[in-house]
Amino acid sequence: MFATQPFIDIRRRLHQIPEPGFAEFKTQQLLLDTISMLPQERIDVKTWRTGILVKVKGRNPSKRIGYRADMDGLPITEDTSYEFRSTHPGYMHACGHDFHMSIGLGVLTYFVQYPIDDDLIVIFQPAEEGPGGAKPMLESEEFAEWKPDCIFALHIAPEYPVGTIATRPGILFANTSELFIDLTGTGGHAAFPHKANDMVVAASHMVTQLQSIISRNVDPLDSAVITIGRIEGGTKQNIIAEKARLEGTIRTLSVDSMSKVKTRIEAVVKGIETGFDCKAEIDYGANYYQVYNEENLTREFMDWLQQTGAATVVECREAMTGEDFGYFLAEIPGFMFWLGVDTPYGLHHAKIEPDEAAIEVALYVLTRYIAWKSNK
Ligand SMILES: CC(=O)N[C@@H](CCC[C@H](N)C(=O)O)C(=O)O
Repeated sequence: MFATQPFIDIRRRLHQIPEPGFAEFKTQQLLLDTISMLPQERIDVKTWRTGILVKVKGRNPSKRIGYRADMDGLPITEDTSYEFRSTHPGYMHACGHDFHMSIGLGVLTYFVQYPIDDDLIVIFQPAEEGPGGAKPMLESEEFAEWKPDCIFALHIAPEYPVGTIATRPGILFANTSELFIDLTGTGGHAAFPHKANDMVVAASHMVTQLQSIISRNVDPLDSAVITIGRIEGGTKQNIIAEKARLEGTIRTLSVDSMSKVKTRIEAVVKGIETGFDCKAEIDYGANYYQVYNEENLTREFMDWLQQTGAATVVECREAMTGEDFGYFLAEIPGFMFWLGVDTPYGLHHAKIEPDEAAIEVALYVLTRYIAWKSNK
């Protein structure tokens, strides 16, 4: 009998300590403390920056099976009804990484108790929300030594009921690039606009022109998104702003569209520089490769779910979310799937309260599926 309540408890403890990417110090310590309470004969543990790699040794290994969980929180002020709310002001686990980690702990605990033939590598990866931990982790010696032969990950999905798993062979998540644009003009008195170059007006034009790239330059059958999530500019209501900054993200379903969108952004920014007689600088920040599920493995997993009835399986559409797990999938066969957590609030929302019953579903599915895969 494998109890899942301890992993709900750990999820709550993790929920209280959300941390930014590559600063997951308390999170790493809590995970290490929890892992240190397991019988140590069957496991090896390594740290990589704020991440952790755990090998659960198989009885007679012929391959390594990987599960990856991301670790970082988001700069959101939590507004849930939880008693176990975030104790880190302005930070919240609003993208389910507390779920992903506690499920990772559950999976490794299960296989310490019920060993399989193959080695299991559980990967706790920092900085998924940015600047991206997957790529440097993948390039590290620590990872190379235990590189899995196949790899899986899940992401909570607010829109699906508990008991439902959604995925698809092929592209699941988009290519992403962060986008930062700094504008510098000439400040001045609000009453004398002709003696200044107003960067609030320039930034406003920029936002609408950026949206026209999506509607006029990208093939409508090859989706793309530009979202400007933050604008900062000026200092006071009666002072013309000398500086403005736009912060956003670009999403495209094809690699080609990403470079096309960037070329068009550069042209729009040049036009704003000329039109508003200002200086503009673009920084693309962190870029993530698409999450592309290996077709055969994904189809096999979906068929297995259907045949065993371990969960209700839905073949979903691709989504414009990004995930640096795409870098793992570019090198290692595997897939990612959505885990239904049934909550009216979306990912990255201050009120999101995923249903914890989904932890039991994930543990049931992953432990049985990994054991089945190991026996194949
Ligand atoms: C699943 C999810 O919500 N992932 C994030 C990944 C962030 C990528 C990067 N920091 C960016 O903003 O482009 C997402 O926002 O999709």
